[in-house]
Amino acid sequence: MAEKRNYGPKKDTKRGPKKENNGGKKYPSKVASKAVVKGNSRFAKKQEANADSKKSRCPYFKKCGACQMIDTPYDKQLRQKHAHVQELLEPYTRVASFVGMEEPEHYRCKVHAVFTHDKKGNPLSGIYREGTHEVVPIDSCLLEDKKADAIIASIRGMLKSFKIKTYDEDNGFGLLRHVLIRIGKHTGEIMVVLVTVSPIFPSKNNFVKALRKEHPEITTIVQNINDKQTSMVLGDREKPMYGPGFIYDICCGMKFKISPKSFYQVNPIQTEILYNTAIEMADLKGDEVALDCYSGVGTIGIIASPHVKEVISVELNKDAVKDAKLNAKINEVKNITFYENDATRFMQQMAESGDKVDLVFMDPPRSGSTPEFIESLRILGPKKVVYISCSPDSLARDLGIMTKKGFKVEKAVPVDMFPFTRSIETVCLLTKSS
Ligand SMILES: C[S@@+](CC[C@H](N)C(=O)[O-])C[C@H]1O[C@@H](n2cnc3c(N)ncnc32)[C@H](O)[C@@H]1O
Repeated sequence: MAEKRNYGPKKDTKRGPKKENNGGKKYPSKVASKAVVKGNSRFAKKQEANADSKKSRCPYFKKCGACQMIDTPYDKQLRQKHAHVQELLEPYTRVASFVGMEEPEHYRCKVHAVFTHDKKGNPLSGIYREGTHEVVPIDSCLLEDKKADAIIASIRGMLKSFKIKTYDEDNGFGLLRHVLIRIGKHTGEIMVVLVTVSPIFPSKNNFVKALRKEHPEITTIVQNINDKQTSMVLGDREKPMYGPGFIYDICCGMKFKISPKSFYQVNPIQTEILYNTAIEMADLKGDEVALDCYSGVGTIGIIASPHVKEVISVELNKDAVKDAKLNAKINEVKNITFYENDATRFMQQMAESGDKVDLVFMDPPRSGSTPEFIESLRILGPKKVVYISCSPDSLARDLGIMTKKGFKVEKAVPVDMFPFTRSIETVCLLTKSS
């Protein structure tokens, strides 16, 4: 491992990172330009108008509402999304063509089903109707991995014979709340997470045996206990019921551990394209010190590590950092160091210490980064920044701030990580003149 720097004691990292987290709300409203707001609502309205006008090929479309573009031909989806991101990034750069998928259905390797029941007590599973707690029962989804849907259907079918009741949000009775499936596309490993209200799981061993008999491809089953009145799917406690309690997957030739709570991109085919695009954009020479901010389970830093001198990674989620350290070990990566910290605080500490880096990868959550992070970025003075964004609105807002601080947007490449939905992932290269 590379030499560890002292960016504040660990307990510091726990003190109030939430205040600095989620920069979205902290931005002065004038930073989000009118063009951003207008462009977004026009795009959404167009999708809603399309949706109302005809019968959908998805039987759940009207109730579910998650795939706003399910009935739009794929090439048209890409053109419409391109036009949208181009409109938002117009002041900064010309956006390259969208990198789409050859087979855009059933790409989701992370599938979540809410469990409930009908008036007669028959188990149902599906997804929440957008913005509500009403469950739309779903048997199979055009976006989800088919094997994951089949496992969820089997679990639903087994509940009555095992006398397992689904949880009732209104009266608090019942056991099973959610099922989460994660699939390692390249390893074939499958993790089933059963989210229950109580730690007691009746006939646990027989349930596991019966499920594995129907799906011998399952490599691990985990019970997660969530007894809180919360919209969060997973609780804090976990008990492996079968297997190691995690899976591995391979991405860009590196092996990654995926635990129930780790962030790992849901579309593995496009993830490889996304990361390769980011690393190619960085045009690495081998002597750089790279900073990987919002690093999750360490994916981008670990994949970039053979191409640079040193990687420093920062991530807020402690489970993800734990997995990231293990991922570096599995892949025998020795030139990377991981920090559990709020990215903004970490950047400020680096800037105050007078440190310099050559390159920054930043892959923030949907809300984007913060003005304080960007100010510290200016002080750190990397020659290049590769910004990976899953929200063109927060990206446009952040680029607005970054260009005012002397960064120039050189390129933007959108990669379609979420076909049939409005979501847009974009990789941008920014440079800074000395
Ligand atoms: C879009 S994900 C990117 C993860 C990783 N780069 C990848 O591609 O798998 C954003 C990550 O930022 C982390 N995160 C959210 N807020 C953060 C903050 N304030 N500081 C550091 N990390 C944060 C999340 O836990 C999540 O792992």
